[in-house]
Amino acid sequence: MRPRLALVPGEPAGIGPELVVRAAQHDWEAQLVIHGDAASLHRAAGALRLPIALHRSGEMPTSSRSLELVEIPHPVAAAFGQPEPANAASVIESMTRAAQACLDGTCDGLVTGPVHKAAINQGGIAFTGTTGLLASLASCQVVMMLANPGMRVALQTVHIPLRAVADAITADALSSTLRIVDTALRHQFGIAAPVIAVLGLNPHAGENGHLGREELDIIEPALEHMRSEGLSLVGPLPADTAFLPGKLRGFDAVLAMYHDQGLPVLKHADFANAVNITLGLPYPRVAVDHGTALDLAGKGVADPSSLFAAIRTCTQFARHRMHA
Ligand SMILES: NC(=O)C1=CN([C@@H]2O[C@H](COP(=O)(O)OP(=O)(O)OC[C@H]3O[C@@H](n4cnc5c(N)ncnc54)[C@H](O)[C@@H]3O)[C@@H](O)[C@H]2O)C=CC1
Ligand SMILES: NCC(=O)COP(=O)(O)O
Repeated sequence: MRPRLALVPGEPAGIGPELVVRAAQHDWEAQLVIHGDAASLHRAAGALRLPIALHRSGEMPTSSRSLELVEIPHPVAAAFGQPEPANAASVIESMTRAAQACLDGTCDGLVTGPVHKAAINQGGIAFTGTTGLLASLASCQVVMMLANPGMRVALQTVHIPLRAVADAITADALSSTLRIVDTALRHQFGIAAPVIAVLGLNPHAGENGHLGREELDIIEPALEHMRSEGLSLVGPLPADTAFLPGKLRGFDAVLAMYHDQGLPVLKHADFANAVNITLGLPYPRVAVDHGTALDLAGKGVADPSSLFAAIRTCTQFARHRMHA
């Protein structure tokens, strides 16, 4: 049986709707169930001069490529490149309804397009990212991991100010993250004995305490504790050399201490084919690695590779879970 994946286009003024239109031109090994606004999809299809056929859940499809739609209309038709804060609530509702479909088993996995965090906050909804929203809807702890064909990078802290990062790195937080990453590598990715590299926080991983003490006081003791639980951990490693190709080959994942310690490396290496995976949820969620690209919206030049990789990766995870 083909898994049913809830697919959310995301911010209507960005490239999300047109990437969904591009996805609609292909056959997939999953059934895509769009949770979003029909008008933005038709408008994106018009801009790209591509067809899109949609049918509401329960209706008969009119063509073999017609996609099922759970309609969540946006109140304002935002111009390409100009997010409307008035659409914040419907953007969040589309994510929430899709997540609920995965929680109640109507869908087997979730694929999301990019959302504009500032527009959502301007719309009066405090929001630091979809990952946090999904964690709170599922009442569980999660970890953000980005992956491309060459590397997997998990994040210890995500969307917080750099000033707050050091205080957020605690032994408990590290242990929880490492358990989630190790479990996901084993059960979601099928790696029997995963090796996780853990980066230090400070330059040169603290240089024996002379450039910062977080490695000695917090990270090393936490790694020792997790090794005693059976995890295979390397580190804390100096971040500047941990991604050298010869080193990276020995790791199944790298845990970075903060967003911009790990993601620039991964996005530089292969932006097009990277995806954002939420580990720890009771269902698979895979998102594009890029943002709303407001500068490209409606022009037909945005690269759909990350969305396609997200659909393929989520299909794989959903299949694996259905068989398990
Ligand atoms: N998955 C998500 O929901 C994500 C959302 N964002 C949000 O997106 C908004 C804009 O973020 P930015 O930092 O500007 O990052 P961005 O990824 O939207 O854009 C960065 C650069 O990459 C280009 N780009 C992005 N996607 C592309 C694609 N598919 N094909 C070709 N070029 C592409 C853009 O044109 C721009 O030059 C922010 O609100 C941010 O929070 C950012 C990353 C992920
Ligand atoms: N940098 C990743 C990003 O912004 C996407 O976050 P989320 O909305 O998937 O939590």
